[in-house]
Amino acid sequence: MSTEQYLDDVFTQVVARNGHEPEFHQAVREVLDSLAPVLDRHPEYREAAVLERIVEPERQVVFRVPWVDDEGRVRVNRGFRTQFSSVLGPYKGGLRFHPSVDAGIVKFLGFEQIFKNALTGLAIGGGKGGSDFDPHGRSDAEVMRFCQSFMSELFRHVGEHTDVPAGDIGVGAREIGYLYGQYTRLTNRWEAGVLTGKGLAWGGSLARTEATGYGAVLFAADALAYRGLVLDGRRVVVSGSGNVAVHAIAKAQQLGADVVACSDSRGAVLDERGIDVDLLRQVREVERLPVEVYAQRRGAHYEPGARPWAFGAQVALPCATQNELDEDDARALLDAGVLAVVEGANMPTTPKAAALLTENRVVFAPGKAANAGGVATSALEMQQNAARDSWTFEQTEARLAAIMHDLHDRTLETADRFGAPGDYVVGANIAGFTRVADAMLALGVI
Ligand SMILES: NC(=O)C1=CN([C@@H]2O[C@H](COP(=O)(O)OP(=O)(O)OC[C@H]3O[C@@H](n4cnc5c(N)ncnc54)[C@H](O)[C@@H]3O)[C@@H](O)[C@H]2O)C=CC1
Ligand SMILES: O=C(O)CCC(=O)C(=O)O
Repeated sequence: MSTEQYLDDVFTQVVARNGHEPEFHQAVREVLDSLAPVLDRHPEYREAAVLERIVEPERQVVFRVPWVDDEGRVRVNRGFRTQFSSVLGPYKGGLRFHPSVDAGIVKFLGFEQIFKNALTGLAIGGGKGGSDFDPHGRSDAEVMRFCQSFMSELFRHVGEHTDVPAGDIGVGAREIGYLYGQYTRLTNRWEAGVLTGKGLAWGGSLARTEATGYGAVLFAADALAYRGLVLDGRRVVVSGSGNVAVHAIAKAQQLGADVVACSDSRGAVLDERGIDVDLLRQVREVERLPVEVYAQRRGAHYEPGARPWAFGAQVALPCATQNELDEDDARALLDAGVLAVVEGANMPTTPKAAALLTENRVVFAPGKAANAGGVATSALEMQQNAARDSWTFEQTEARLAAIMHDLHDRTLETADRFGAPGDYVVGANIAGFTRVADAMLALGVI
């Protein structure tokens, strides 16, 4: 069977075994599409059924999460943890609390996480979890009761040497605090390394909050530099206004870019004077209000139901959610002369949009490479916890920058070596895959 037929066969099996999980199919297809040259060069991967094994999670846990709302009503949500691959280290990846979360979403995120974590060069396996619980509009007490119930099951499956969750959409410092509190209560252990993204007073790392957004912008700067371009003075639009978006905006501004847009699930803001990060954080993080309120207070333009891509940009940073930049959005960006699309979110660009951008020679950096700074800094948090140490902001940021530069260069070098110069998708997929595949060969059939 030819390599292409074999890859199609693996994909057909994935679809047959994981029906109704379109995001997982999409994530698998994107990786498989890069792998023909590496399988041709390394027949041992196919002989050891590395691909057939890698698309199957090592373990999936689905559980009931009952909790009581402020009116005394019993609510029931569903919890998930997908432990995908532990050949490089303990399972590592965030928890997402959002009504759209289901087994397929968690599986796509966990699958991406395997290769992303491998790309960091650190000792972390891949996993992801979450719940269809929606924290929006819930009181702190309700969020606490939900998190306590969620951890009352999850604690059996995690641990500093087993599986180390962190935040993602809908899970920030508040939720990690409640989850960690319940973990210490149930286990009677101070085991800070079981979760990352913790508060600074109780085992967190400086620069972890900033790391994903900062890392994505450092990647963008390196990718532009590779083409002889700079970020300084560029018009940038960002989607989202959460953890990743806010810190991407701040770092892009530090590097001299004009960031003029951000958004949330209800609409987009165009602020030609440049996004005021302090105001945005006040509105979104402190008051937990929509971006429309930012626009009102700032006197900026707000478009309900819109995404920011139509505002035009030289650099676009999707930092909200999956499949939020489609073919029409890509066309609008091309018309406006976009130079680079760098993914702060996980799989925010649809396959057709990514293909269109690449055909038009736009720099396209996939999330598994560009947003790896977050999980890499989580691994640095684990290192600090293991040593009962805490590093300065500058020390941690310098490690993050070194990891991102190295990741950027290795991705490019791999793409080059496999006949796809400048293609970050091919480079990231092959470099991530080969590190995991080599470990799988060494560890035997497990
Ligand atoms: N927090 C982290 O360290 C990392 C996060 N990511 C990814 O980055 C993205 C954003 O995550 P965070 O900033 O942590 O979450 P967050 O909860 O802090 O912010 C999410 C943002 O996305 C917006 N959003 C959510 N669903 C949307 C929709 N359907 N349409 C438009 N906007 C929507 C929200 O309004 C919010 O502004 C996600 O794709 C996540 O998987 C990737 C790597 C690490
Ligand atoms: O910091 C972590 O462990 C997870 C970050 C994450 O969820 C991601 O990289 O998508």
